[in-house]
Amino acid sequence: MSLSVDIEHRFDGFTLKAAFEAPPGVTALFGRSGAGKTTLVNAVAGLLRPDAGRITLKDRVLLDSAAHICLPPHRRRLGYVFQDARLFPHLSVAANLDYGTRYASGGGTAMSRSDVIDLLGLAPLLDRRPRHLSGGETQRVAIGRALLSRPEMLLMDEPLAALDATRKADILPYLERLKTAYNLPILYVSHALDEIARLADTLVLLADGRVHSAGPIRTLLSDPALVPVLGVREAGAVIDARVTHHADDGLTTLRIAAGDLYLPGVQAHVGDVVRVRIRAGDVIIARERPKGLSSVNILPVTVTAVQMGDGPGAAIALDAAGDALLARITARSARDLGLQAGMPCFAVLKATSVAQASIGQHLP
Ligand SMILES: Nc1ncnc2c1ncn2[C@@H]1O[C@H](COP(=O)(O)OP(=O)(O)OP(=O)(O)O)[C@@H](O)[C@H]1O
Repeated sequence: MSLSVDIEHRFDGFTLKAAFEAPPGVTALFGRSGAGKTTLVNAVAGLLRPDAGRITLKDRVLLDSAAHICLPPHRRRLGYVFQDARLFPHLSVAANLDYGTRYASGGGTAMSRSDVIDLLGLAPLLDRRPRHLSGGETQRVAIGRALLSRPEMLLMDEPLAALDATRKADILPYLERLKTAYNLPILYVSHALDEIARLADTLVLLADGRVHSAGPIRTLLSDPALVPVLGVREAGAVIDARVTHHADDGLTTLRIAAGDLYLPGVQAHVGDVVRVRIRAGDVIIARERPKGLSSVNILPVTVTAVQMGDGPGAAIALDAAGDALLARITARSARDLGLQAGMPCFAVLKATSVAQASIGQHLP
C-alpha cells in the first residue's frame, strides 16, 4: 500500500471522517463540491492538521495524532500540484524547475531534470516567464517542478479544473505518460469524471465528508448502484481495447473480448491498448441481435444486475465476455424487455457516441 489515511476533522458545520488506502498507481478522490476532497488532500500534504487520525506513506508515519506526530509539509516527501499552478512569476520556467530540484527531499522518484523536461515537453518553454505561458503549459511546468522535488507521491488537487476542454485534452496525455513511464503513486483530486475515467486505477468516492465507496476504478464505474452518486449523465464503464486497424473512412477498429468496436478519431497506433469510456446513456439494449440498424457496434452481452432508480431510469450492468459495461435505459424499457440477471442480450453502441476525449492510452 502506498498511502493509508484515516482521519477526522471538524469545521463549523462540516465534519470529515474518512479512511482509505491508496495502492500504487493513480488514486482519484472524487466527489461533489464541498464533499471534503481538498480538506483530505491538505491533511495528507500537511497543510492542515486534522483533529485526529493517522496517515502513513509506505512505511513512514506522516501523522499520528495519538503519538503526537505531525510531520511538516517539507518533510513528507510529497509533490503538490494545485489548480492554480503557483509558479514564481518573476522566475523563468527553467528557474522555477530549479526551485523544485533545490528542495528535493530525496528518496522519491529518480527523474533527472532532462527526463522531466522531455516527459512534459518543456524544452521550448525554458526561457519564458509564467505570464507568457498558456494555462496548460503553466500546469506542465508546475507538474515538472513538483516532480523535481523527488517526491514519493504526487498530490494533484484539480490540476486541470482551470483549463478549457482543448487545453485539458492537450495535457491529459502528459499525465498518462507520467503514470506509465514512472511508477510514481498519484493522489488525484477531481470532480470531473472524464479525467478520472482516463487516469485513475483506484477511485475513492467522497460524499458529505465520508468515503461512500472505494475500490478499483473498473469495478466502481460499472456498478449500477453508484450511477446516482456518480451522476446519471456521466456514469459509464471503462474498458481496455486494442487498436487493430485504421480505415480510410476514419473509423478505427478496436478489439475487445466480446468482438470488435468501430470508433471514429482514435489517435493511437495499431497494436496500442487504449482505455475507452462508454457512457451508460450511450448504450442501448436489445433482446435479439438487431438487423438493419445504422449502428455498427453490436456486442453480445449478459445482464448481470438490474438497478431500478427512484425516477424513470434504470441502470443495467452487463458482462461483455469478461468486460463490464453499463447501460442506462428507462425503467419502463427494463420492465418491457423483462431484463434480469443472467439474461443474454445485445448491447448497441453508436460509434460516434464515444468521443475522442474518452479514449486514453492504456494504463497498466
Ligand atoms: N478553513 C475552513 N474553515 C471552515 N470550513 C471549511 C474550511 N475549509 C473547508 N471548509 C468547509 O469544509 C467543506 C469541505 O470543503 P473542501 O474544500 O474540502 O471540499 P471539496 O470537496 O474540495 O470541494 P470543491 O470541489 O468545491 O473544492 C466545505 O463545506 C467547506 O465550506
